[in-house]
Amino acid sequence: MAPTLTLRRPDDWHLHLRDGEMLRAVAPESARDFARAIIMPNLVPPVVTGAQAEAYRDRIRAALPPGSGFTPLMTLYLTEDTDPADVTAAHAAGIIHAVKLYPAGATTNSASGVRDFTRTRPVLEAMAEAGIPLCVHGEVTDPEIDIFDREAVFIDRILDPLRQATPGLRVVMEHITTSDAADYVRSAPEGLGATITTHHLVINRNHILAGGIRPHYYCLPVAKRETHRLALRAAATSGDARFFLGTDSAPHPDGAKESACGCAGCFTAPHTLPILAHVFEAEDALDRLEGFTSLHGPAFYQLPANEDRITLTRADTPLTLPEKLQTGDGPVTLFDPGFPLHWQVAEPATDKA
Ligand SMILES: NC(=O)N[C@@H](CC(=O)O)C(=O)O
Ligand SMILES: [Zn+2]
Ligand SMILES: [Zn+2]
Repeated sequence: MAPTLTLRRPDDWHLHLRDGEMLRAVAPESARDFARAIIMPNLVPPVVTGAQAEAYRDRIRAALPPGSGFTPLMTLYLTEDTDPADVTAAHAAGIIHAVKLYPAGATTNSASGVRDFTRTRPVLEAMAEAGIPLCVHGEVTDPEIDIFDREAVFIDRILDPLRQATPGLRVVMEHITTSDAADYVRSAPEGLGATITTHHLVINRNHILAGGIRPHYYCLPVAKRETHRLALRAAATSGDARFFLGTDSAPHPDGAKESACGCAGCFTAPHTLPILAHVFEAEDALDRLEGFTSLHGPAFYQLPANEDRITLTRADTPLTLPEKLQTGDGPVTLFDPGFPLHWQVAEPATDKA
């Protein structure tokens, strides 16, 4: 009998679904294995009001396969002009589940993000009061700071002061890439969690730059040196409920990545679970995969864990995946983990309790 692993259906606590043709192509890729996802609001223009989040949610629902039980959990893009009353009303109405902070210029489509953090105080205070989590892209944008240091500097300069100034605000450090971030999350007894992506458990910065420049491994925050990758693997497989899966699956058409100035983002939604099963097996931690993919995230977001299950099986013959997903905006290359995928999801998502 092939080894199998049954998990509560996973959720993705950090996902880019885009819009239009790209949305139609990638939404089914997440809906196949995941029950819910926190949907990033960095569209062009960004999703900044409750009404825009509701309209975007409806476009996502329309892009799902018939009968899909996938639930998009919407977020708002925090700007210096965000109205606290709109945020709390959208949250109370069940339209949004979090607010996303992008330092202006830190990443893809972040031009409308925050420059002057003092201007966000009223919103952050309203969020703390209402229990609305703040999701943070944790990188400083100061050009003086080396790109490999931007996450660690963000913690000291921005995140820790922001948290001290707003007691009770629940914060998710998104897509952490350093041991500094993992240590910082561990230093907080409550109210602080972190998502870890699929790709940051697999690649370090050599994968991007050694032996040729590989644009499909370029994402933000950029992968760091090997010691940091090992720290992320230790955090993800530790069983510590402060760490949970956010794939940060971030599709860009190949033409936008294979360019003199390529976009940041790795596309991992279609095969995240086979990759994670490989990683957790290699760390002798398959028994902790369910916590990472299916239990710790709902606990942080104060939502019930999914009731239905998925089963992974380990086959001798590796999974064959298309190299690219064809979309109406052009092909999108899937993240190549660099090892054969023996684990695969056995049951298609049919009934979601
Ligand atoms: N992670 C990335 O490299 N890219 C994301 C933006 C983000 O999550 O920072 C994108 O929207 O393409
Ligand atoms: Zn980000
Ligand atoms: Zn992202």
